[in-house]
Amino acid sequence: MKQYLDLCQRIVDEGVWIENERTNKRCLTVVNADLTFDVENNEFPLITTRKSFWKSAIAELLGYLRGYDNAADFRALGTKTWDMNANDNQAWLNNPHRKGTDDMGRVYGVQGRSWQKPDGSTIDQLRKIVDNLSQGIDDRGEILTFYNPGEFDRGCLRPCMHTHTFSKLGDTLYLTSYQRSCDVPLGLNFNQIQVFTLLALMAQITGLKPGKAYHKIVNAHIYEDQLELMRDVQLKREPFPSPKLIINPKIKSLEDLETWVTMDDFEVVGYEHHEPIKYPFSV
Ligand SMILES: Nc1nc(=O)c2c([nH]1)NC[C@@H]1CN(c3ccc(C(=O)N[C@@H](CCC(=O)O)C(=O)O)cc3)CN21
Ligand SMILES: O=c1ccn([C@H]2C[C@H](O)[C@@H](COP(=O)(O)O)O2)c(=O)[nH]1
Repeated sequence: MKQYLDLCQRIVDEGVWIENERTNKRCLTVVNADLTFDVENNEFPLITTRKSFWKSAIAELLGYLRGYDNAADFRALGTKTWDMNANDNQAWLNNPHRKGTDDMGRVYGVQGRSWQKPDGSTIDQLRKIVDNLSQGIDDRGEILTFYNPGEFDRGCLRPCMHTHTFSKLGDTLYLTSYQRSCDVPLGLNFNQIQVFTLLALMAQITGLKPGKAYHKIVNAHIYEDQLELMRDVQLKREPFPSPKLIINPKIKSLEDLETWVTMDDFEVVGYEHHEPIKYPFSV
């Protein structure tokens, strides 16, 4: 939690105002932030200085792992986070590749599970990583990347957290996740949950022990309409200790994640938090 608050404070103290053309808003911005999460000791990085809707964040992650391309599928899992980008973004609504209501196009998990090759066949990046790690193999290229510049015009948003690299040292699994752009009040609250949970889940289904998860952020920003709430409300609050994340131990394979897993298979214990804060969302 301290890492998160330090980053927020750093943006408030040292951030530079940058005009963002896509959203037509200014963002107070810093470059380069490194966060580390202790998955081995289950220090779940849940924000405590406001109520965090953590199930929504895990639902989003599960949707990516399943390769979803539709906001309705995300809603069925328990999160509305893609509704606005799929249905309220004029540039995407005008895009001839959009297949109708709720379509997100070839974003995130679509690239992760069915990266299109020039010959028409597809690559399942996640399947390869799970198979390798389960057999004790780390080929130093256990990389899940959603970043496909050749298909940006076929998706509603370029991926923000775009690449996850897994590393195996002995029987311990590590994760390094890269994020190009980070809405610190809203997005990071979710993204750090996702980095932590991704390592915990991948270790569980490959039979490895989770170690540390490293989260590397490039452009970290606070939108102009979020600043007051962050500076004068959230940053004035004292954090509580980290809660623990409990994952159903019956989840043992990628097929389990693809088929029967729901948000009921995740539980958080010891979550003490302050009142919710409703931050404005920029489409
Ligand atoms: N501007 C922007 N910020 C983001 O963080 C973001 C995007 N766009 N577009 C794509 C995804 C969607 N994400 C989202 C979208 C909405 C919330 C949100 O509204 N969170 C609220 C309530 C969540 C709930 O009730 O489930 C929050 O208080 O955290 C968070 C992340 C993260 N990403
Ligand atoms: O997982 C996510 C997804 C999105 N965001 C934020 C970061 C930016 O504020 C916007 C995306 O806008 P771009 O113009 O494409 O950078 O969404 C996030 O923090 N986390």
